[in-house]
Amino acid sequence: MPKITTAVLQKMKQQGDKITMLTAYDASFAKLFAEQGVDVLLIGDSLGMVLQGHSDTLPVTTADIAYHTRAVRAGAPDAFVIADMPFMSYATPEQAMQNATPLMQAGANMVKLEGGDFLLPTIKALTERGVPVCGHLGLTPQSVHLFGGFKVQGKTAEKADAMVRQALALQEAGAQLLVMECIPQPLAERITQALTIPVIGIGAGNVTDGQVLVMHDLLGISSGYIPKFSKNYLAQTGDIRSAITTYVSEVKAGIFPAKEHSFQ
Ligand SMILES: Nc1nc(=O)c2c([nH]1)NC[C@@H]1CN(c3ccc(C(=O)N[C@@H](CCC(=O)O)C(=O)O)cc3)CN21
Ligand SMILES: CC(C)C(=O)C(=O)O
Ligand SMILES: [Mg+2]
Repeated sequence: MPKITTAVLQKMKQQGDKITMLTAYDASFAKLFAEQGVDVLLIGDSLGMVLQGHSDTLPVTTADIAYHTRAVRAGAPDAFVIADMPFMSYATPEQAMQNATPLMQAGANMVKLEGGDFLLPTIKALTERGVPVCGHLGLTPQSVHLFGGFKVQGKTAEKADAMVRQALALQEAGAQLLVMECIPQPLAERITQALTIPVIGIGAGNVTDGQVLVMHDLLGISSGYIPKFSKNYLAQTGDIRSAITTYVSEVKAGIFPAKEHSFQ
């Protein structure tokens, strides 16, 4: 397998080769995921929920993400690694530059930021300084208190149009990848077709250029509520390595996510 870079991800979109992404928080899983062919590893701030046990992602710090990024990088030296920037660590371009530094130094290849228009100067500032950026629109979990829960976004025609416009603006500002979370599949299709950069979906249907899942959902070990868009691959395979290769092959073939994992 060739080493993944932003250029390779771009080429995968052009060739219609689906991108597989999975969260990873430690060296052992990172190594296993990379060995089983997962294209991109994400140190998600979901670690606040699945590792730390909080009910949302807000308590996570930049130091937490840096710690887990170092572990993932140690386990998977050649993987393409994205680190989430935590809640309020990128409220201004200056804060974003300051807090992206330890994440890149911990081994990240790219940082991911949640939000739309307010991020445009921040994305420009980061990319001009050599920090690749992944955007994140739709259900942005750091805004859970604004949304009043983890709810599907972009359900009205006005909200959908605004999201398409924001996705284009993030790309124009320099974002090289975009995660779309919990949106109706037709909107995900519109955005994927409108953008030249790869779009990675979670709860957005099988129409995006790739998929991401939280590893604990794929292994069926998430505590409490398991989102509709996730699939327990360990239950169907009985072995962690097979669970990962099945996830990878189902994403590559467009089998996952199926209708029951998507919002219409
Ligand atoms: N284990 C885990 N999996 C995730 O995907 C995840 C996390 N944790 N933590 C950070 C965020 C939070 N996420 C979530 C959490 C819950 C829903 C959820 O309950 N969704 C409802 C949709 C409700 C509606 O119809 O509006 C669902 O039925 O899936 C969605 C995303 C996604 N991320
Ligand atoms: C669910 C993914 C996209 C994420 O942002 C995370 O794991 O924190
Ligand atoms: Mg996140």
